[in-house]
Amino acid sequence: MSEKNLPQGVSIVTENGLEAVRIDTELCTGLVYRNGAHVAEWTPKGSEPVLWMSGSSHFTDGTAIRGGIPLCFPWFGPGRDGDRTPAHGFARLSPWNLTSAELSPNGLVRLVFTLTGDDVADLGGFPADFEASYAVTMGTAMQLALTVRAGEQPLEVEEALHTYFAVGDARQVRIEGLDGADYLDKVAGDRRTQSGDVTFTAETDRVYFSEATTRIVDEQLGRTIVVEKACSANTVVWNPWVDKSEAMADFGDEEWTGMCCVETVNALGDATQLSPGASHTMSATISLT
Ligand SMILES: O=P(O)(O)OC[C@H]1O[C@@H](O)[C@H](O)[C@@H](O)[C@@H]1O
Repeated sequence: MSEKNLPQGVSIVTENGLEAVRIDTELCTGLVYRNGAHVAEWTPKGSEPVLWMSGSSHFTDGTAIRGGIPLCFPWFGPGRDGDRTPAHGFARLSPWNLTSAELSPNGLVRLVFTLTGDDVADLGGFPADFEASYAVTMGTAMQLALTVRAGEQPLEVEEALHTYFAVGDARQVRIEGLDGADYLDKVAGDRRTQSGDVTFTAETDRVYFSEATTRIVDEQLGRTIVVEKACSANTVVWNPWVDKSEAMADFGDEEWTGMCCVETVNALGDATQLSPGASHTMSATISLT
């Protein structure tokens, strides 16, 4: 898209050496990198940033950005069978195309990014004739909608809006909405059932089998982040804690206290099955109360 077609409040910028779309309206500020269609910032006016970004992130085309919202597709982590690379799929490493940018009369900015097989350097065996489109709508709330359409072959798709939230202290927040949900505990390597709210007391890496709305209650920052989902069968909750943070090159050793991931996901046995020509949309709406 050329600069002259952009609505007021939307501009193409270079940020950390990468091409990005900056949003600055009466309702919010935001930033989306073209690499991975990666939402790195969404801050409603008068609020603290909702998304967390690592001070140690890499910013290189074709490399994952640490923080914000990596878009994981067409597999999650190493995939259902545990043997796929790159981790979390090629979408977060690929150059998405900005195909539409609109400002609505009520002040919402809606950006649409698209990705096809032609944009991907290494498909890792995934069929090339898919089409993915990602609509990011920012105002006082943010809506994210990932649509995938199959070409001539059936597709199996895992997908995640791998959202890193900024919190006052991960050890003090609680996540409501998952009480009673079954989950895969990837740290312990077994299946469990959630009892009460989720809190962080150690490395946490869980795939919840739940479509429910979650609420991150953060008394230190005096706010609650609400994540409402549609067509997402899983919520992944992740905090790397001490040792894993130290082991990651693009994650500061002490940064884990200021973040937690609550991710909108379809993965493992809940991977989306698409017949030829069919499409599917998974979405999340994030707001503050
Ligand atoms: O380091 P990456 O590839 O961005 O992944 C970060 C984490 O992402 C989470 O979603 C996974 O459940 C974790 O297992 C993983 O460690």
